[in-house]
Amino acid sequence: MAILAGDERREALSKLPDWKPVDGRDAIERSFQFKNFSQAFGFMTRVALAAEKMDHHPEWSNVYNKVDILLTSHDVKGLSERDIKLAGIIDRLAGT
Ligand SMILES: C[C@H](O)[C@H](O)[C@H]1CNC2=NC(N)=NC(=O)C2=N1
Repeated sequence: MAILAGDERREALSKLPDWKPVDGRDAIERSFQFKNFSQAFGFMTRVALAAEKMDHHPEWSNVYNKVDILLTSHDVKGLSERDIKLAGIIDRLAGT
């Protein structure tokens, strides 16, 4: 899988308006806030299962009801189709 570039990249990111570029890294990130820890961790559990299924994993952190997620492809050292796919799955799992 190669790094996403050019029109393909712009097209893909246009469908992920809540994901923002990351300073200093070829990556995208999004923050989520839930009602409580239980909701946040349930979301993380569902994302973890989806990530494991596609063998593509987020860089993420959780503080109580907040989850911050960064997506990049370590093997190609940049943003790839896998990150776009996982971002779409994450948005659906978050109900957004
Ligand atoms: C061995 C395993 O398949 C690889 O390390 C996978 C695991 N999950 C991954 N996740 C991400 N974000 N990038 C990778 O390159 C990657 N590689």
